[in-house]
Formats: sequence, structure tokens, C-alpha cells
Amino acid sequence: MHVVVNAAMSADGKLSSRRREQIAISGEADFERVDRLRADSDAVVVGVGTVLADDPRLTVKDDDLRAQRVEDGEPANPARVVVDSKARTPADAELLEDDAETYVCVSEAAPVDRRMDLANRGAELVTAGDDRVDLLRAFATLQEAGLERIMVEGGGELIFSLFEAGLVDELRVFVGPKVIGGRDAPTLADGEGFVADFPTLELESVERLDDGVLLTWLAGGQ
Ligand SMILES: NC(=O)c1ccc[n+]([C@@H]2O[C@H](COP(=O)([O-])OP(=O)(O)OC[C@H]3O[C@@H](n4cnc5c(N)ncnc54)[C@H](O)[C@@H]3O)[C@@H](O)[C@H]2O)c1
Ligand SMILES: Nc1nc(=O)c(N)c(NC[C@H](O)[C@H](O)[C@H](O)COP(=O)(O)O)[nH]1
Repeated sequence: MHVVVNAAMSADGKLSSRRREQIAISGEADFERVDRLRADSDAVVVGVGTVLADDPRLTVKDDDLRAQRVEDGEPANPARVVVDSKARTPADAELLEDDAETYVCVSEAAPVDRRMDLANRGAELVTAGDDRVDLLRAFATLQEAGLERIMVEGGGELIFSLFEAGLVDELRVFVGPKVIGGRDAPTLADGEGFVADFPTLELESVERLDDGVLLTWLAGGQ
């Protein structure tokens, strides 16, 4: 399994505003790059915070990229995965629409009726962890289901936990030309934060894109 975390952050490191409203940080070229990365993935993963804030569809937008996947014997869209301890994904969420397979990873603490609602909407449920989704176990189950090329689209809580679990192989960050500010606005890695044993990265490439810069880092540098 290869896990790429992809996100767009403002020049001051925020993923969205303090109201958790989605903000276009990427320009056209970066959104096209994200679409190509989705098309090259077996699954696109988000946390339930992102589902509740943005209601994303997580499909490949470009018709030619979808057609190419089908030609290659793959489903038109990658699978979608929500990390959702308490099964809070709304039954009318866009990513439960039937344009791709959807996995919802829940914990034992998720109410049974909520799990049933999601199963009735066609979601594949993966149960891992007591109170919170155990990411190592959930990702192992996804791998068993044949999902090898994983793209994570955020948000900051999930990204932190993936670094904590040692699951990140690559980090691609578009740094865009906006200042969002706000001590409570989501950043690239939120959660508890590290106080020691900080994950380290090795810079793979730097690319000017739109009016910002795309940084590609590999996990496990000096
Ligand atoms: N700019 C970008 O590239 C980008 C991408 C995605 C999201 N966002 C923004 O990020 C915000 C949402 O991010 P967020 O940090 O609030 O939520 P998130 O998407 O990271 O989801 C976090 C939630 O996932 C659940 N969860 C279950 N198990 C977990 C685990 N082991 N570790 C961590 N979380 C676990 C918890 O309910 C937790 O609250 C929104 O404002 C959205 O617009 C921006
Ligand atoms: N790459 C990127 N640049 C941005 O400027 C921005 N705001 C996001 N935000 C990511 C967030 O998760 C969105 O919800 C999904 O990118 C929406 O996905 P859809 O279009 O619904 O498929 N992502």
C-alpha cells in the first residue's frame, strides 16, 4: 500500500477558515493535478469532519481520465473512504451517491442504527477500534480489499493521526496565495500535536503552480 496525503493550504498554513468553510486555495492547474491524482488512485480518503464541512463527492471530474480508467479495467472512479468513528456521515452525503464504491470506517462506539442507515445507502462498513477508528487496522482491511494506491484529502485531524500511526508515505502540499489566519482554523496537521519524535520528511520536489508552489515530501527524512 502507498499512502499519499494531498492538501492545499494557505500561505499561513490553514486548510480552511475558522468557520470551517471551504475556500478555494488551489488555482485551476492545482485542481487539475488533484483530479489526475484521484484518477491514479484506488481510493480517496477523508475524515468525517471534511464530509460534514464540505460534503465532497470525491469523483474524478475529467471525462477522459474516467474513460482511461475504464479502458484500464478499473472502475470509472476510485473508491471513497470516510474515517468516521461514530458513523456521523449524513445519509444524504454526496459521497454515498452511486458513482463510486464507498467505505465508511467506524469504531465499535458507532450507534447501530446509524451503521444500518449507511449500509442501507450502499456503504461498505469497516469496523476497527473501540472509541475511535484504529487507522492501522482500518487501512489493513482496505488493503485486503485490493486498495493499494491511497490518496488522503484531509482534513487536519485525520492527517495528524495518519502521521502518528506512521501510515504516510508521501505528502503533497499546494501552498496557495491567500492568508486565512485564525488560531482555530484547521491546519495541515491538527490533533494533539507531537511533543517528541516528530515525523520527518525528505523534500522530493518543488514546483511553481498557479500563483503558489507544490511541495512533494517523502516520509522518513533526516
Ligand atoms: N484545503 C484542503 O486541502 C482541505 C482538504 C480537506 C479538508 N479541508 C478542510 O478541513 C476541515 C475539516 O477538517 P477536520 O480536521 O475538522 O476534520 P477531518 O476531515 O480530519 O475529520 C476528523 C474526524 O474524523 C474522525 N476520526 C475517526 N477516527 C479518527 C482518527 N483515528 N484520527 C482522526 N480523526 C478520526 C473524527 O470524528 C474526527 O473528528 C474543513 O474545514 C475542510 O474544508 C481542507
Ligand atoms: N486540493 C484542494 N484545494 C483547495 O483549494 C481546497 N479547498 C480543497 N479542499 C478539499 C476538500 O476535501 C474538498 O471537499 C474536495 O476537494 C471536494 O471534492 P469534490 O469537488 O466534491 O469532488 N482541496
